[in-house]
Amino acid sequence: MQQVVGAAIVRHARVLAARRTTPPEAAGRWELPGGKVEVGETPLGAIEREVAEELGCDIEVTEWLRSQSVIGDSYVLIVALARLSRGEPEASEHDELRWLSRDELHDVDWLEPDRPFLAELAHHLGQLGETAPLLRAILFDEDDARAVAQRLTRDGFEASVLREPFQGEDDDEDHPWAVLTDAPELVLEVLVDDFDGWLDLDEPVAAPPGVTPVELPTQPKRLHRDGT
Ligand SMILES: Nc1nc2c([nH]c(=O)n2[C@H]2C[C@H](O)[C@@H](COP(=O)(O)OP(=O)(O)OP(=O)(O)O)O2)c(=O)[nH]1
Repeated sequence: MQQVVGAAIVRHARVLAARRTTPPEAAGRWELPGGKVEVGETPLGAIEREVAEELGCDIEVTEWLRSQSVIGDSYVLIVALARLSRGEPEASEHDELRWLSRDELHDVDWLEPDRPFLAELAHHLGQLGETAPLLRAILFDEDDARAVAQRLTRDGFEASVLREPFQGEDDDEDHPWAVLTDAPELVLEVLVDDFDGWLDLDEPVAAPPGVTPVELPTQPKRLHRDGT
């Protein structure tokens, strides 16, 4: 049997699902990005290649899920857990991408062969959700936000930059930048001090990056480490 590899790309305790456009019987249904392992290729090589081709980004595979699933008569699907190592996924062959939390895993119409992986994925996302609450640092400058995110990822944390509209504002001129990360508060506190930003501690982060605008404080809340 020929192998098909799928990538369960996880960020902030959410997994990336992609909606197929072909063939007609699979169009509109959801899968993990990936494809067939070619002759002379390893599953790892194949998944890195397919993700780069389909999403324009690079991944780092952290482990392979234990389940396997048969596709028709001649293929078997295996799935790699992975995280992004370069770039932001952009659909070129799919018509929609979604970052699904553990609770949303069953909200999309997965291709049949993907369903056996959902329990294992849910378990993995659940563990991440418990150990990695997300914090949000707010910065007024894009370069600062990117520098903060870069330092965090260099130190092994997940971090993504997003533009945060203030509620009710149309004009995006003055929107601040947010860095969403699983780094501990102390680490982030030092960084926002360095870059003249602040930590948004009021709201738990429930939304995936870029999907739902969040309400932000109108005044910077500075943290004073000396307790003043
Ligand atoms: N990529 C991917 N394919 C899946 C998944 N689940 C599933 O049943 N499949 C099926 C759909 C296809 O019949 C087959 C993989 O085909 P593909 O079209 O993605 O592979 P490919 O990129 O190598 O395509 P091609 O060059 O052969 O056209 O496996 C999944 O999660 N990801």
